[in-house]
Amino acid sequence: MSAITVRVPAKVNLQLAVGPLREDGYHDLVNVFHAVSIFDEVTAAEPGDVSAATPPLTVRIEGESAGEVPANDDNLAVRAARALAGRAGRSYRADLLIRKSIPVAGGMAGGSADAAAALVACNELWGLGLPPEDLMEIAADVGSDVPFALFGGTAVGTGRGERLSRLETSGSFHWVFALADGGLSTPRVYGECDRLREEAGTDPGRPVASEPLLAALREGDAVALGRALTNDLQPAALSLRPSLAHTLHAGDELGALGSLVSGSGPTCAFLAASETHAAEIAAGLKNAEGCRAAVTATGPVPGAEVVG
Ligand SMILES: C[C@@](CO)(OP(=O)(O)O)[C@H](O)COP(=O)(O)OP(=O)(O)OC[C@H]1O[C@@H](n2ccc(N)nc2=O)[C@H](O)[C@@H]1O
Ligand SMILES: Nc1ncnc2c1ncn2[C@@H]1O[C@H](COP(=O)(O)OP(=O)(O)O)[C@@H](O)[C@H]1O
Repeated sequence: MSAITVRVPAKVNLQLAVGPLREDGYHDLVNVFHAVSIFDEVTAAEPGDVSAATPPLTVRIEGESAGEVPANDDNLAVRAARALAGRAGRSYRADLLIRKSIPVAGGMAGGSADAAAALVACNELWGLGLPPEDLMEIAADVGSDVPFALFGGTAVGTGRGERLSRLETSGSFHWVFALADGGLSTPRVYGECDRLREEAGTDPGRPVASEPLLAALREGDAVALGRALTNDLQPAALSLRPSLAHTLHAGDELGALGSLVSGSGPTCAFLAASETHAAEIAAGLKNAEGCRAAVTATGPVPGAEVVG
């Protein structure tokens, strides 16, 4: 096989409970991940040019936001492929092509998704046959959110977010995502969260999973899920990007069952009662302050999978 294409979903965090800053610079989390139907595609191909001057791993990016993504060794897909080759103990070659639809630096883990897709694609292209457990381990070294992009569905992540347990859910949920102009840096948002807590003198304590949220997912109860959505990074994202408050308010006015900033933002997520309701909210959000575009999606969907 000379080229493998993998499709990989974006995520929204249904609960993001953030503990105190750890000594290693990370935070302990209870991170309820939910994979949604906005997909990137990563193709890993045997390189045409194998001269010594060509780097073993190359990357090209296509899509509206291609210019915002590094097309060099810093790309998370390249980093993941390099980590995989390192695990296999030799140098491998591949040309990676990323077709981006997931907003960049939008709190929807697009870079992590591409990393997960590159692991699956290169494992296949290079005939390594590594089992999912090994890919999960390599994924966690590349970034805290990468294992979930392999896993998909709905899952709770503890530790940095990399230790996953699958969650039971019923049916499908309808979402609207309000995309913003420009991104927010994840480390900066965590830093702002720490700063706001210090300023207010609050001790976050140990993060705990929300029982009402888990019950709503099990029962497929969208109304209860809408009420249970929480994100401890939201005050920090709003502090860095105050216009998001207008976006969230606009979604509430349009009758969303729940609204929150997705992860570190600035994308805002709105839960709708049905596909039609989602289309109505998306249409209404198009003129909201802080909203560049609104897209609908459903979740949960599977994690990274080979499509061609
Ligand atoms: C906030 C979340 C929510 O799912 O994602 P995004 O919304 O950005 O996509 C994640 O925690 C982001 O995960 P990911 O983007 O993989 O982070 P990493 O590369 O592992 O870490 C980047 C930086 O984020 C901070 N970080 C990350 C995870 C964590 N549990 N605590 C942290 O403090 C650290 O400053 C770290 O240096
Ligand atoms: N394949 C990639 N896709 C998107 N961003 C990438 C990729 N590789 C590296 N990056 C860098 O990672 C940063 C975070 O991107 P992304 O994962 O899209 O956001 P978030 O962490 O908010 O979910 C971007 O600013 C970009 O510079």
